[in-house]
Amino acid sequence: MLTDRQLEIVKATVPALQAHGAAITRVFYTSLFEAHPELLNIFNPVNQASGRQADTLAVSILAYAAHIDRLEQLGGMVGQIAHKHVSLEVLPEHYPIVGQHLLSAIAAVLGDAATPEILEAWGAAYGQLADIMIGVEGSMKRAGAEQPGGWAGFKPFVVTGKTTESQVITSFELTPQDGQPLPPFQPGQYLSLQVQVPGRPTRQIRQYSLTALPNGQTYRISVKRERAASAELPHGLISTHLHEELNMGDQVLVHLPAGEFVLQDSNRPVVLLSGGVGITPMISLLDHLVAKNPTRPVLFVHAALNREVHAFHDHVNAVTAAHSQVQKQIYYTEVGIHDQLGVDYDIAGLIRRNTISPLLPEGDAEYYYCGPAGFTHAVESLLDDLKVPTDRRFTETFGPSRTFTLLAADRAPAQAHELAATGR
Ligand SMILES: NC(=O)C1=CN([C@@H]2O[C@H](COP(=O)(O)OP(=O)(O)OC[C@H]3O[C@@H](n4cnc5c(N)ncnc54)[C@H](O)[C@@H]3O)[C@@H](O)[C@H]2O)C=CC1
Repeated sequence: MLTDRQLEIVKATVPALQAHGAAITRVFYTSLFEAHPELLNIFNPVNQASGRQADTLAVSILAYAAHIDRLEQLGGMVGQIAHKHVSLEVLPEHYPIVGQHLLSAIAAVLGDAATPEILEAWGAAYGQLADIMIGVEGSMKRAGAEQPGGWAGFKPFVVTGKTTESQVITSFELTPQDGQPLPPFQPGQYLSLQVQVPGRPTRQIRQYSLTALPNGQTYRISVKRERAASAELPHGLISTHLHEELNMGDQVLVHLPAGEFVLQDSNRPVVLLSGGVGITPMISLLDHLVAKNPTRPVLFVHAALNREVHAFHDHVNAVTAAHSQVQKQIYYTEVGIHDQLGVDYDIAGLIRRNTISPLLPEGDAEYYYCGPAGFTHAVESLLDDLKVPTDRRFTETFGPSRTFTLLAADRAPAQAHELAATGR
């Protein structure tokens, strides 16, 4: 428990961390991985090299410090991080290691400004956050392992299907090697795979959206083959390995499904907006909606470069044709010479208010969106224009989230119960 003085100190140091937060976390990761190279396996090296992981930690720490006297408002952030941590097998014993390196990094970057009293206050604050996270993650792990068909950690699965969805996206059907029935999951969630690429020192863990509904026997994920941006940024190492080397009959290690990008329990109309590979979680959401809520209007909007990279084209057409509750609108930005307007796509160009507006369902629709950063920003300004309140917007970020700054009071009330329930 922090003293009042420590609470004051932590809040007062937010501006200093704001100024130096990214530098602190960069120093932190460097010293952490020097001392504990084994922890590299749970971090995507691309996110390390690009600084994205460091930025995410900095944003999370700042959000935490800013809310230190109103922790119930951090429920959304805690839930998102806990899902990621559980699926990455972050363990309670990792927290003191991280705490030690974080405090040393704060001391190193802030220099004399980091007095013993400040460091002690941050030590206490970090300890409190660690206790919250360990509590939430522990209950999630227990619930996962104890459910029928559940398991702890990673379990061997076999590839029983491999389907090309587009020039860049491939689906893998995975069946548990032990033949046990599989627990259900919520549409919109993802699976973690642990993969050993030959020649690399550690196994790597990656998350991929589930793209078929729960059936008790198999899971299906869909993976975009990422391209290397440069030799220093080994982007696409795992996805290329999966596309090229993971074949029928091969084994892969799989963690229980996780993730909080799931449908709200409501009957509101739904707008699903995806860009590129952001279509993957939308496929499960769409399939679930038509199977379970036949009266709920759904608008499916997808933006792709062109037909060659447009995954699930036929599937979405078939669902739209079979269910009058669904309307769709497809945007292509780099229309191919064989692409047909009205057949393959509806609009050439980027998603825009005047083109989407005529199709928007009446009433207080919920908006679910996922896509590359530019797409996400475009959708967010569209939703701002349409005055859609934040409690009807839901998004998924692949990789470390940059959205924690959005968490605050207006996004978190429902999830605050989660935090309260952990008895922090
Ligand atoms: N939520 C997330 O974190 C997601 C991240 N990504 C990342 O983004 C990268 C690119 O994904 P791809 O599937 O190759 O997408 P892409 O580059 O093929 O773009 C798909 C579509 O998104 C739209 N879009 C892109 N930039 C836009 C902008 N500035 N304004 C408005 N619309 C825009 C365009 O309509 C484009 O056709 C991936 O490598 C992936 O790592 C992709 C999807 C989801």
